[in-house]
Amino acid sequence: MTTITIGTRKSKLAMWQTETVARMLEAHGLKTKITPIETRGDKILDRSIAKIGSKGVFTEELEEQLAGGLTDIAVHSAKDMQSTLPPGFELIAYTEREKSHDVLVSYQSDLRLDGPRSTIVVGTSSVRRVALLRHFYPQVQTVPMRGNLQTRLRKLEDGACDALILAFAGVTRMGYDDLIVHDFPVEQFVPPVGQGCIAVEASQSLPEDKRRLIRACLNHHETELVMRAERAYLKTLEGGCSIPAFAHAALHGDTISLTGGLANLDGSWLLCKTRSGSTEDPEHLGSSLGWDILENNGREVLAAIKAAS
Ligand SMILES: NCc1[nH]cc(CCC(=O)O)c1CC(=O)O
Repeated sequence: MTTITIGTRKSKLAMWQTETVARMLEAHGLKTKITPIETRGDKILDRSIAKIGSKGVFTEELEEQLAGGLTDIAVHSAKDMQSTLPPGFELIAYTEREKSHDVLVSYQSDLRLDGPRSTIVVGTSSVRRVALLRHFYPQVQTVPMRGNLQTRLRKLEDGACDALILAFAGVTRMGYDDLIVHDFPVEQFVPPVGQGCIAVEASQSLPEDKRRLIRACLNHHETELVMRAERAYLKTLEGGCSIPAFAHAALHGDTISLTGGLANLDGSWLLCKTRSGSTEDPEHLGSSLGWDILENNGREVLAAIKAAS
């Protein structure tokens, strides 16, 4: 019987996602073996990801395992993946996407972003979430907050802030739906590329028959189309999670609608556009939106962000 060996980060969310993938493979009669490891992104918790300053902080160690043949696949949150993978690696499957919006989570069930209290303090270390909050909710204050979901919720409980902004996908997978006090609409508070989606990475040296088998068990075609459009957008901006870029694609028949844009760090400038394109060429749709944003001040804004960090 064929065994698929799977690399993953150790966090509870990463393990939940990896076990979901393992169950799907097993449902098709395959055996699985999971080897969890800690990545640099998990170990360094006192700095924002943007400040750790290297690409692939959550993925490098998993890629070493793939390259060495220790694992067949690595399971990731698609949003943690760089827009351009290191040479020799590829994303071979995406599982069906969970809802991709951000939520506000708090132990104060009556907390409102636009409520009577003049200032509430929101914990997040995401440059995108900070910029969007500054832009749409200027009265809200933010404090840096890193660590896995459980760590952040403990800090919230200890009173480090009034609320956290998190991906709905992670919140629901970890069973914290009861703490959600606000759902941010994707049309306005646009999620980052890939949010809510599990991506499966492999080395290009993985034998073709195994690759095909894994894809047949795991890949969700519609999710793959929207992910290709979103990731092409991010690639055109040459971006990762250290820039306040965002994009969300949805499928309508054989048309993909892609909403995406960019903000500066303090949210005083924000550009967001929507374009549609054929499912025949999701990359073209993503890159044409990217060029549109770059040519409308995006290039200057990106240069200023890089100079500041
Ligand atoms: N940055 C960490 C991370 N990577 C993926 C998720 C959530 C799950 C997903 O987006 O698929 C989270 C937590 C969060 O941002 O709230």
